[in-house]
Amino acid sequence: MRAGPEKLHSMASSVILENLVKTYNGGEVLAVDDVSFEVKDGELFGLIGPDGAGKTSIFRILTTLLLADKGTARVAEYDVVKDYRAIRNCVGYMPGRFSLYQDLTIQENLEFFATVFGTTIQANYDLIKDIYEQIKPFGHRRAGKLSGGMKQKLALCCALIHKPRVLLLDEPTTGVDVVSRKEFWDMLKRLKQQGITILVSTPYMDEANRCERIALIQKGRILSVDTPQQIIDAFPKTLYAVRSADIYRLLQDVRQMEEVESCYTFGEFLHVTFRDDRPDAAGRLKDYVAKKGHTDVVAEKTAPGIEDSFIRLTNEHPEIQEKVS
Ligand SMILES: Nc1ncnc2c1ncn2[C@@H]1O[C@H](COP(=O)(O)OP(=O)(O)OP(=O)(O)O)[C@@H](O)[C@H]1O
Repeated sequence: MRAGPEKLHSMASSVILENLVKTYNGGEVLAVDDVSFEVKDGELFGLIGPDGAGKTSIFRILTTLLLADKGTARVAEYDVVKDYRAIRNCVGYMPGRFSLYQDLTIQENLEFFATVFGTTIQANYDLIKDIYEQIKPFGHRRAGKLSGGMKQKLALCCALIHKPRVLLLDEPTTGVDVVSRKEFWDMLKRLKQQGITILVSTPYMDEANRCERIALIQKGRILSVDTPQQIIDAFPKTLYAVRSADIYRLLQDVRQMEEVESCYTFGEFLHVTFRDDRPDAAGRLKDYVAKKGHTDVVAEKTAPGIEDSFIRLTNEHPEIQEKVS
């Protein structure tokens, strides 16, 4: 019989995934496709990808709620299969879909989660204080009657109530207003400063810069793991932003230009790269679209962002392309 959970020593990573595979429907749906990455102790790490990329499946494996088909994962030095009880005690989990008891008040929800973990609100008050004080004035309001931002703060308090070493937050900012999203990331920064390791997922590419390192995920595959800046710096081409009065026709026209390598809509602009980086590309692009009868044309160099890197990396993986089509 095992004496207790097996601790692995001298590791500098709080979360380790090795070649994880998860399928559904008897292997028909490949949700997590050979995923490996590590979250270092004390790191604020983002798992970034669109709906259906496999983020929730990964979180459910890490929180011991789902078994992987293949591969291994360790959280806070414990194996997710063998040591599931130990993991549940040292991990704080905020699932994507709202997990609070809607009919209980703020106070009751917190007390409930504290009791489940054999602790009290007072015992860990220092950790939740900053966040709790923002929702405390509404302490007697039922969770179901709170705004998205307040629900999110309460869910974070509940995930923190047992002083976890590792926080696993699955899309905590989805469907939350811009101000609350910003406040939430500020809270995560403060929790990181208190030594908590945080793995957070988001479909919002603009939140990548809030993380120290990120993994970009698409169709179950990891496209890249690095700091947001290094991922952006690895963008290999000069990027141009172009627009005209008729953006839809512009997209079709620019895509037909022979030298164009990639062209996709990006807000009110198209983002364009060329097969060869030539210094006169912006001028040539302007001339080309003017000849096609476009008016109010703007064409200029622009700095790539995480989303541009994401699109490029997706296009560079033919196996993902096949699955998309
Ligand atoms: N229980 C299930 N049965 C069948 N397919 C599933 C199941 N759960 C997830 N999937 C599929 O697995 C893939 C990955 O889903 P997953 O929920 O892990 O991704 P996600 O990135 O969290 O996206 P979302 O934000 O939409 O939940 C998707 O194609 C999804 O439809």
